[in-house]
Amino acid sequence: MGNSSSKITFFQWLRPLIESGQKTITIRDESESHYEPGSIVSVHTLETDEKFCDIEILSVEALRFEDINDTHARQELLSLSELKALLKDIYPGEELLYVISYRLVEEPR
Ligand SMILES: CC(=O)Nc1ccn([C@H]2C[C@H](O)[C@@H](CO)O2)c(=O)n1
Repeated sequence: MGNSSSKITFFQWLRPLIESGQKTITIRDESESHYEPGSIVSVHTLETDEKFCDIEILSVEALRFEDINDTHARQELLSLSELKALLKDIYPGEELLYVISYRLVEEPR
């Protein structure tokens, strides 16, 4: 717990929303359900592998695709239809996903 040995990637276009602390969840498949609550994870862009911040994992919970709702969409800063379309595109046919809640770790000034 609490180490920074793990890493997560996000699409480059999401970077401003994550490093400003506005986006507070991500929904992933089982291959990314291993993050431990309390751990600090290094955040990189998927496209260039550039590190741009750290996050603290708050929780990882199973979520059926059919149970994705407006609260998830709000936390993702997307509309519900945009979020569902995006997830269908990334994880076609996947019924069971995982919602990873996190908070931005602020850099000391
Ligand atoms: C490899 C991979 O799947 N990478 C992903 C998956 C998801 N995201 C973002 C897109 C949405 O905002 C949420 C919901 O999954 O997470 C991502 O940036 N990279």
